[in-house]
Amino acid sequence: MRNSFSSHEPILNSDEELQHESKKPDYSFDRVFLNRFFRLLKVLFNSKGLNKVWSTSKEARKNSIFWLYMTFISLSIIYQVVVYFVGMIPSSFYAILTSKDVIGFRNYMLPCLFLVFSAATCKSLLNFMGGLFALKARRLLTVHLQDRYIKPKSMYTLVMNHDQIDNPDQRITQDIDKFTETLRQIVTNLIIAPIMVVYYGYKCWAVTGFAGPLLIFAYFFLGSFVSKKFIQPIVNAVFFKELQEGNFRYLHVRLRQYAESIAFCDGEEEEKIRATKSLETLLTYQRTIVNKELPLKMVNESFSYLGSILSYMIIAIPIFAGAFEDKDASELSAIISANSFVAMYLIYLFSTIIEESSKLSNLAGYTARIGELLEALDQVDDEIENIEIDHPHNRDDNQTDMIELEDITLYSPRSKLIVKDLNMKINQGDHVAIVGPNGSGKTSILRALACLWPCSKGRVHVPKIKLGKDIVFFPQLPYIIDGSLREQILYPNTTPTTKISDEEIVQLLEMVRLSHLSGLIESYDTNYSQKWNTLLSPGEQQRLVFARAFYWKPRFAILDEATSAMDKDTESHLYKTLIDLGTTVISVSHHPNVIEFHQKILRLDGQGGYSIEGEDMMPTSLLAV
Ligand SMILES: Nc1ncnc2c1ncn2[C@@H]1O[C@H](COP(=O)(O)OP(=O)(O)OP(=O)(O)O)[C@@H](O)[C@H]1O
Repeated sequence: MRNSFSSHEPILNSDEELQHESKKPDYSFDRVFLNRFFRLLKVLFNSKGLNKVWSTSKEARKNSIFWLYMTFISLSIIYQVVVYFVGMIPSSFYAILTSKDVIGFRNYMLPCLFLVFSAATCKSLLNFMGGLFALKARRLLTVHLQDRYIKPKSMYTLVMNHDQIDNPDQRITQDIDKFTETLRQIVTNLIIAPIMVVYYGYKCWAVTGFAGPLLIFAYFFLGSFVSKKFIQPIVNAVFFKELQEGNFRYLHVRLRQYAESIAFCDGEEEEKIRATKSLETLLTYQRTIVNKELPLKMVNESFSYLGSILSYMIIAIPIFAGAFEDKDASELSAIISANSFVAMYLIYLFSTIIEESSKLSNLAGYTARIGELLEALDQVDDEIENIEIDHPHNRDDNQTDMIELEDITLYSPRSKLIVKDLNMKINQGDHVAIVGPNGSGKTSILRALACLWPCSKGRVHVPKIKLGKDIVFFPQLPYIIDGSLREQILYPNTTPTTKISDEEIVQLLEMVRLSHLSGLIESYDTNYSQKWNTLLSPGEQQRLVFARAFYWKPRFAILDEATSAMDKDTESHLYKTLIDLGTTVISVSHHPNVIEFHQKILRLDGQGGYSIEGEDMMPTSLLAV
């Protein structure tokens, strides 16, 4: 069987990486970024298609970030007002001190302390609200992507057929987190700054006329233009760095997963070389980002420092033009202090916007990764919908007791012919073995039965599946969930109310010859998470999956070499028990011991041809085993 590892990019060394680079798509700060970004914002502000984003209903407050965002923005505005008054404190002190006004000084202390305390409180609250904002944004985006990814057939189709989407898991678990964190850092500045720019621009104009704001605007546009040139290449590097992060992490997950196999093969040295190579590739991208951020930082810092000189140039205009001729020295110093604060703050706001650009490059990189996954999921939805229209699987209640393959022709996704014009009826009690050489397409026939692969011709009639209980699939590698023994047996438990008593568990463990498991675990409800792999051998894991089937008593069981790791005696015992429970089995196997439980044999030749043996034999349920 093929596994999902194929969807991951090969690990390249740095030279190969650079050659590879020219073929990669280009990610930058462009229209595609804006479209993807607005799509993500739509999820945040209107995640469940609410009629009005500003709705105050409980549901709207839960599924939209609108009100949290409004509170955040209101607080930011209050903070800016407080900052303005705090900024005016020095100029008031100049006036009081130069006029030696003791009473005025004493009276001014209290409002001064109040302002400072208010500024500190607002800033801390803003930080807190920012944390809440990032948290909620992460939840909304992750839930949205998970809902679209973890649903019937989507995950399988994306992982198997969309090789261009590397590490979807990393995009959901990490890239969203980084996206929301970066968004939180820039959101206040980018939203508040334009409002403040208008206000401080007006204030500046009142003192200096048009010259002041004009100079500052020209300075801002020059700064933005220059820094945009430096952002562009960073967006791309961020995207590919994240890709390599995913590959590196995946390599380590595999090391943990296959620790025993690697130890048996003495493969540690080889694995170390591969891990180091992957790390080197990742660090090459990280280094590229660090390198490219240097000139960007230099531009931004230069614009920040130049800003303070510019603020004095601006206030110099009315002074040299003789606008304050009638003022004495103390009045003039207060005016200079107040107005240079206004000009400086205006420049600071613009510099902040320019500085945020380095974060914008990260944001654009994460946006590309999340947006690309969403687009691939759109494509997957279309593919699934088209498959259902073009190649419908009949799941009608009239066909209750029969699976039928009606004149089907099946190809693999890489267009390899699996079987041509296959006709076969599987009635209740017709146990069918599918045999053939490796790669002949035995598992692929099961994929067609599970509706994972469409047939290019013909129809598959499958009895309507009720809560995953009428047909049970047993893969060769048993799927052991991250949960307790009770949950293992109930899986896939589509109704949370389904219960299983301790007595039933004991009975099922006896049936699958795993009674000793009760002594190994603390309780049937203890979550052993990843430890199941060390608690149970592969053969025991396969037996545990049979316990599920014995609990659900399905009408059909489809087994893909599901007893390959079991001893012969247990294998026979489990097959006999399953058949005695009234389940019809369809098995892929190479073992004569298994094949003898089946009435019909579907033999594939690997070239698209097939034969069916034993069509007229007695149902095997009647054979004594
Ligand atoms: N996801 C996939 N994408 C493209 N081709 C695939 C995919 N999965 C399987 N194939 C191809 O389909 C063919 C049949 O594969 P399948 O797994 O059905 O063989 P099999 O008879 O079950 O093999 P084995 O006995 O080794 O388990 C193989 O040539 C394989 O390369």
